[in-house]
Amino acid sequence: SSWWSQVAMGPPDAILGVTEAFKRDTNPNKINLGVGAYRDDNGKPYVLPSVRKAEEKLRAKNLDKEYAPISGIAEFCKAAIELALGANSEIVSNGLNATVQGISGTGSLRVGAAFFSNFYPGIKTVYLPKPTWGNHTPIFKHAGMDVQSYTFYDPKTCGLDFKGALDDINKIPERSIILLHACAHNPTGVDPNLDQWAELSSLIKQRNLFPFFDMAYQGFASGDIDRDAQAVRLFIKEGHKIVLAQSFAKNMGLYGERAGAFTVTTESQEETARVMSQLKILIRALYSNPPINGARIVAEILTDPALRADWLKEVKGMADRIISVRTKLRDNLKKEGSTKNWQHITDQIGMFCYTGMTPDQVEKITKEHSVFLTKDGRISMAGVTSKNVEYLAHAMHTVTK
Ligand SMILES: Cc1ncc(COP(=O)(O)O)c(CN[C@](O)(C(=O)O)[C@@H](O)C(=O)O)c1O
Repeated sequence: SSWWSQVAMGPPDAILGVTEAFKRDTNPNKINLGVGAYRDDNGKPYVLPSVRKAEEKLRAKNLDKEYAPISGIAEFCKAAIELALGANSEIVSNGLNATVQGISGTGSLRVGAAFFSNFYPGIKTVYLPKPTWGNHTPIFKHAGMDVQSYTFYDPKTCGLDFKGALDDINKIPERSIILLHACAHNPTGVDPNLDQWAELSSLIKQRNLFPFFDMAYQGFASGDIDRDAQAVRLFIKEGHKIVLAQSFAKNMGLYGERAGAFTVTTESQEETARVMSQLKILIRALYSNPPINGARIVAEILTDPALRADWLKEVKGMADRIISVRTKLRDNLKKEGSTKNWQHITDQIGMFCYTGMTPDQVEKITKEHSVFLTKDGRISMAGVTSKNVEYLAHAMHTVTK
């Protein structure tokens, strides 16, 4: 018999599998609200004009195709961490950051997980918000970390269960790791406000926990890159050592280019050098060195003042469209005669809306209305347009009334 006869058929990915099912559906009104990828108001993928301009500039440079350094393109790494921490960050100016290029957000999280698995002196358990992005658990488990969870979301209000979060965090064993979504929490769209972040910062310090930030949506959540980075910058200001995974998939629309970064903040330049050396050894064995194209585009945009200004407008434009379609969806649900409280649709922020639809309602809305979304009732607001919002509101009202 075959060597592989014992290989079982695995389930489709909970998120990316939705798109596969959507593609198979023949209903002309079908709507894909699965994967967190931005679409314009015509439902089409959006390549940012600043990205096209950066590509033209790069084309003219006729760059070679040599390997990037194991740690990635240095200009990209510097621009990425400066975007996160701010242009006048003391961490960056004092060289207290070990920043490597990662294969988008997922690869940056994975390199980070490998680093903790090999070097973290505390408890190698990562506490994830409940719920969290479906891929967080496998990423950390593949690296040999344990995962646990802490209360984050309140299904009664479709909002933050702040007291529940504090109570749970207060019980996390000291020197454990806590994963925090910097902005635009996936899948709930629920973010702590600045005061709540301040309370989380002091409790996490008091409990001696290590903050692992995942920032996959900087600029895409509120439309303001500084506002979306406020939690990360607050923790730095409060003296936490952090690690940070960044993605440019959404805020620059570079999904398939796989541009991301992983940063460890350090005590000294000497420690930065030691940490960098070990990150490079891990990366060398994982994929040797990262893809050059996406990182070059990001570096071009972030370091060219004109392109950077264009990009800031474009990312705000994406965020604004999402915010406006949230209001449209809520208004149309009211027009449909829904008596449910849909306040959370406009209270939540970022790519996703955690609708509160049950798995049965999700199954119904997909089967009977060809609206595709993940089983947890999460919808990617980017898939909602002024053309399909009425159809969606009708379908949501029909299955939830
Ligand atoms: C919180 C979070 N962190 C990291 C990533 C990694 O993204 P990338 O590797 O492409 O940079 C995502 C993407 N999550 C999705 O938008 C989503 O939840 O639909 C989707 O891209 C995915 O891969 O699942 C995310 O939502």
